[in-house]
Amino acid sequence: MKLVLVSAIALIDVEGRVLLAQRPEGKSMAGLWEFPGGKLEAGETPEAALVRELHEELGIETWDSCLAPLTFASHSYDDFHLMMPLFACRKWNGVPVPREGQVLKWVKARDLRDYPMPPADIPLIPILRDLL
Ligand SMILES: Nc1nc2c([nH]c(=O)n2[C@@H]2O[C@H](COP(=O)(O)OP(=O)(O)OP(=O)(O)O)[C@@H](O)[C@H]2O)c(=O)[nH]1
Repeated sequence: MKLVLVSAIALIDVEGRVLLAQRPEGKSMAGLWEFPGGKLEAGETPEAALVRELHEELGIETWDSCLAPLTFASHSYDDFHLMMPLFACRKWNGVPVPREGQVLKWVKARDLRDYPMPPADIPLIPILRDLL
């Protein structure tokens, strides 16, 4: 099966909340809540992809040195296998704004299970709850 590499971020604010983005109508898995991020472009590192995506999707600036490896998702969808490293980030410049039609929400760790997420993300929730 095709292996797809996606880099994702748990942005954590001073109150220990995590930023989730709701997938817009018209996309696969519309309405589900996910971690910001996306597919790597050719030649990109996972860290560089996140720095780029955070700027494109949320209008914030961060740096490789502010991205800490946290865990990963490995999940088979019908048409591809997703391999998704999840980084944690507590330091960035700017205020996240939805630049691509997403709805953004800062969510407390204990409330994460109230936000329906893609199946690949489900095993990540207890890891975040332990971290926060
Ligand atoms: N950013 C992100 N993607 C996720 C998460 N969980 C998960 O299964 N994915 C999947 O990883 C892929 C990310 O692709 P992308 O962000 O670059 O592009 P996209 O949503 O437009 O992709 P698509 O429309 O081709 O599905 C999607 O298939 C998405 O469903 C997550 O928490 N964050």
